[in-house]
Amino acid sequence: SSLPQLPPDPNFLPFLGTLRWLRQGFTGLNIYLRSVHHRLGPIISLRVSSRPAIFVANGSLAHQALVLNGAVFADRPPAAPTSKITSSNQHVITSGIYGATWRTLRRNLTSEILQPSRVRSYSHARRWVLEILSDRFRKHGSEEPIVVVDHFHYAMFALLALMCFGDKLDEEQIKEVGYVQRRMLLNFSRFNILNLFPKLTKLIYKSKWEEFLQIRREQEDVLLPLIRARRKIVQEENKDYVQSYVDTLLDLELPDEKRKLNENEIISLCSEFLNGGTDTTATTLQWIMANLVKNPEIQERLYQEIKGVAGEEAKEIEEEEAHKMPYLKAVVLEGLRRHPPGHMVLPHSVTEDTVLGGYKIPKKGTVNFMVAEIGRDPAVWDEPMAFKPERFMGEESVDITGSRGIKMMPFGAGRRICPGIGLAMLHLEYYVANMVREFEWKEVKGCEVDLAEKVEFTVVMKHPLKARAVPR
Ligand code: HEM
Repeated sequence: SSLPQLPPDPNFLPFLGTLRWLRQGFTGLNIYLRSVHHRLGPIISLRVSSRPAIFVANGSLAHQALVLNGAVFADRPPAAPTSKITSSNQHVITSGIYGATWRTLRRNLTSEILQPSRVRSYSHARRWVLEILSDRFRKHGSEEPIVVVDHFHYAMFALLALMCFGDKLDEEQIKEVGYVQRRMLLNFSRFNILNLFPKLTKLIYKSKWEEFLQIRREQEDVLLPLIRARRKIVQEENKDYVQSYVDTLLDLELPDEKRKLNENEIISLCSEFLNGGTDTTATTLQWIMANLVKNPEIQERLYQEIKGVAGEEAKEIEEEEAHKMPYLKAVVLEGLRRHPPGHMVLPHSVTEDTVLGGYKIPKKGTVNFMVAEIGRDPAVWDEPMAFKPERFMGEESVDITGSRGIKMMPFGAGRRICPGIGLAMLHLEYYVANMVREFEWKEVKGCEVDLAEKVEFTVVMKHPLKARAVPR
């Protein structure tokens, strides 16, 4: 028998395909890939550079790769030139090579910051941010349309910034951190061109390179003083404070290099923490609220559940109460299925040549898993494009970590699964519940909800939701 071949490639002349989607940008790439999958099946490859890029659009194949053959698929490709700088040479979790350094950094985040009792110690921050949100919405009055996503961005930045730098930040500092982080994020795809034939583009796009480095420097200027201030607090006060992410990084030792992290690496890790949990969650909140505005009967059923659990007079839904609300959970899951903020997980790479779905996956290949396609697969989901939380109300619950099988994977699956999954679910449930408890969200005449998508950093609403918040 012959050795397995690479997955089918739609392009007779591979380079032409690459040029086509470079011209169309990320939105174009998504549409192009979807059409290729329809023609050639759930696993395809594109020759982009010397490394073939493989795309997997099927939950069962994703499960075989990421869960059943997890160790082999847990690596990341080498960082492109711009990410080399933002990741301090892959000394962060998201782009870390599968090995001891990545494991140390990831374990530090999950066991020091994202474990349940530490997450509980930040509940005052969530309540504070909820008050800020409600104040802002109430100030608008029930007639004036609110562009909700701007407020969600601020709210999520505030939460993550407090967890990152400690709970003594004020609103001005939070705004400043939000500004430098968002500037990097929104320019991310513009700078991508610098990663194509880097030696050449560094010359041709000299000013773009300088602009990129300038944005990184501004980020350093804002984050470094916060990191140094924290070092002082840890050294001086020693007990009377809630531990922050930066605190855990100050003492951490890299296992291979046997040294502590330098300041540049700490900046990259903080930046990763802030970005990982803000844009993703704010985007998802917006999609969920859009569907609640578009479907008042779903919003009403949710409100009835909230009232039933918390009581008519409750002023705030406590975090623990959210666990007693199965319909709330179903609404959030349906939001993540129908509108995953990332249409693909971060690129994976394999540690050795391997086989998937009968095709060869070469060691230097990049493997991309198509989250949106998987969650909208008509062979798995009935009416996949409809927003129906009821589908999650049956006896058989969907396992969102995918360990027993993958029907949707908004957080990825396997060894690289999003470590923030618990925190993200908490934020989504807590804010959706409280916003629906306090206000009835209504469509604005002339600005009807439009579910069209646009690729920004995440996949966002092309026409951001504008809605009225009528106090209940
Ligand atoms: C709705 C919210 C979120 C979604 C949909 C989401 C989704 C994802 C996805 C798809 C991945 C890539 C998985 C892979 O490559 O296989 C990922 C990785 C990651 N996420 Fe999240 N995420 C969310 C919130 C968060 C939060 C709140 C944090 C941190 C506080 C976080 C931190 C990370 C980190 C550090 C990684 C890299 C993991 C690794 O490479 O080992 N995310 N996330």
